[in-house]
Amino acid sequence: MNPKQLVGEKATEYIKDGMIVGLGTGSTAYWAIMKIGEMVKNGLKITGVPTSKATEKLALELNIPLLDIADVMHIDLTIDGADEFDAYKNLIKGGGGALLREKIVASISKFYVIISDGAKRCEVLGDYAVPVEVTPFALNISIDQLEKLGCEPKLRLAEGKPFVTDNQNLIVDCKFDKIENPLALSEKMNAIPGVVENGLFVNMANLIITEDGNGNLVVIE
Ligand SMILES: O=C[C@H](O)[C@H](O)[C@H](O)COP(=O)(O)O
Repeated sequence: MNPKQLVGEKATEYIKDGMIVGLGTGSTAYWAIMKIGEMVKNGLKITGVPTSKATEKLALELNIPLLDIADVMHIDLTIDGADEFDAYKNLIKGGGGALLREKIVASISKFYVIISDGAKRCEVLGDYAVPVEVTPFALNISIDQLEKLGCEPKLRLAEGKPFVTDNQNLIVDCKFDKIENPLALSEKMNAIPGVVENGLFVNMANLIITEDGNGNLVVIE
């Protein structure tokens, strides 16, 4: 079994009948959602809350009943991927541009499970550029201010044009060296007018389900 499928399917074991379940975005969350679709087909009663339009589309194809994020105040369990994580469950997310909805969903989740192949594990965050969602109006100001925090900011492009998020914003990928204090950096980035949210997820994950590269699951609690 491929590592993403292994961790994705394992996470679905935490789902119980009647739960409201946050559905993450990306190629790892895909496997959890596929499994949830199968479980729903076999009688599981849950309601999903998608973290992106892409996930919403997939969940609808699988007949998973959905609630709009605007109508939810509380989520029992969310399963989502990550782009980088450390032993303290600090994360970088947003490689697929879904970080804003993902962070909102995570913030109201009672239990937040991250699924990731072992290759994304690091000692200290920073190999992956931190995605930052910015309002188009303040793009240049945001880039300038982000650079002053010590990173190399780059506007994300897709097919030669600025990548536009589900919320009609833009993404600036900020490459730092080692991020020794992700909480402080996250606060500094979000204090910049024009920054909507950043991809550092600190003190949010309850559990990381990963693997050792040889097909064995590893759980970080
Ligand atoms: O915006 C995208 C999300 O944060 C994803 O969960 C993250 O990029 C990991 O995606 P993948 O599982 O495809 O590596």
